[in-house]
Amino acid sequence: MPGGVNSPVRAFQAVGGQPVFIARGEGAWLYDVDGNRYIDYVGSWGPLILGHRHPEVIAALRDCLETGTSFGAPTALETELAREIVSAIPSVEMVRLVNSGTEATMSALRLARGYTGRNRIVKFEGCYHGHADFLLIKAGSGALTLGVPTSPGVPADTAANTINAPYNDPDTLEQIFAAHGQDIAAVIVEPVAGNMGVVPPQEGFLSFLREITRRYGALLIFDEVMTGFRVAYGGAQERFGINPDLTCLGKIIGGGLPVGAYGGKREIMERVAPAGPVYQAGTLSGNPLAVTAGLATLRILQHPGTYAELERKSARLADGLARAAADAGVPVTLNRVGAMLCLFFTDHPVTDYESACRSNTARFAAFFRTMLSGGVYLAPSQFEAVFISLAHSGEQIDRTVEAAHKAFAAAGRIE
Ligand SMILES: N[C@H](C=O)CCC(=O)O
Repeated sequence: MPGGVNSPVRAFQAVGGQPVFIARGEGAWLYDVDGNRYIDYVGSWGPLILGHRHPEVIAALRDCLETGTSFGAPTALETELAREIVSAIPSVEMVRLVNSGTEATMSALRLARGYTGRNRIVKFEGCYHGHADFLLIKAGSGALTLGVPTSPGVPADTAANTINAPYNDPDTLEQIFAAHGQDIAAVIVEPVAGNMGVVPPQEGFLSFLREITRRYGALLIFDEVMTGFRVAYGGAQERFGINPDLTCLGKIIGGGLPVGAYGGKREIMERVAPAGPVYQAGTLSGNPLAVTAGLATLRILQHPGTYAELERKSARLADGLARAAADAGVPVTLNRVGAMLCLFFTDHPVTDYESACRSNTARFAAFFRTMLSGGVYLAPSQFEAVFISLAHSGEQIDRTVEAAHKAFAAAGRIE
């Protein structure tokens, strides 16, 4: 396997050393093949908002397994998940299930182009929307971590239709629309950028996106693969009160199994085949096991008080980390939205790709390694989020903060 991994972010290239090989997970604990255990803040890169092996998810999966693994034909289960998504996500009236976040964004953009008859799209520097050719340009996540934000293999004429804009910068976007507005099919955005670390939208940024796309007849697409059912049950669009035209989902709606979805206004979604001419398909789409794990997860998230609890746990962790950094005299900027947060090793505010890239990555690497040896498993990259789950206990959070005291001291020894 290239680099020994099946997705680049799993390699420890940016932090040094070899990846940990995982044997199993339980709640917020991860166990490696050597018998070490870690408090897990990766949560399989976001889906495991309930922690590992939640008993209700496992029981539902066991029952489902008895019925078969895949049918390639409609099932009641996928209809149930579709209904759940439509009732939860404010702007979604119809939805199509796919197998990953990449498929969701790729398909939503094809639909936007098919619907508007325009070719160009706008994305934001440092946002990551999966690995489709036309989205791997100035991208975040592993591409940014490994120093290939614009990947070789993306044809120049494909890249020419993607316009990159700085995140949180309405003026530049206004100029882009003034120059190319009639050719722009869609603006795609992570409403909370979670792939260049965590970068929240500044006051008014999302409403500006809503307004300018309407003004020019382009579609607004929220990539809520990470934020959907995480920063609120109805995602960032519920939290910030902005309705996009199309929404992409993944991660939590599959409860740890491979899934994705895109949805939005009925008038637009009815252009998707076979209702309309925009083609998109998938042998395993709506897979019963993935849908079952997703539904079981969403049912638990619906319990009253869930998001308040996530907020409390996340605030406890964020406050503890900020205190530990201050005690060690290490300047950090901590960004948090709900149950996702990020530490940048800089004393400047981080509001976009440029400012995220000013974080001291050598300090992060020292911090990461000390946390790992202290029993805390973080994403091995400065540019990924820390995900808090309902399974994290107060005691585990306090232990994490204790480990962070040592880790900040180690980071502080690096220039
Ligand atoms: N940040 C990425 C997706 O959200 C991490 C997952 C991956 O690339 O494997």
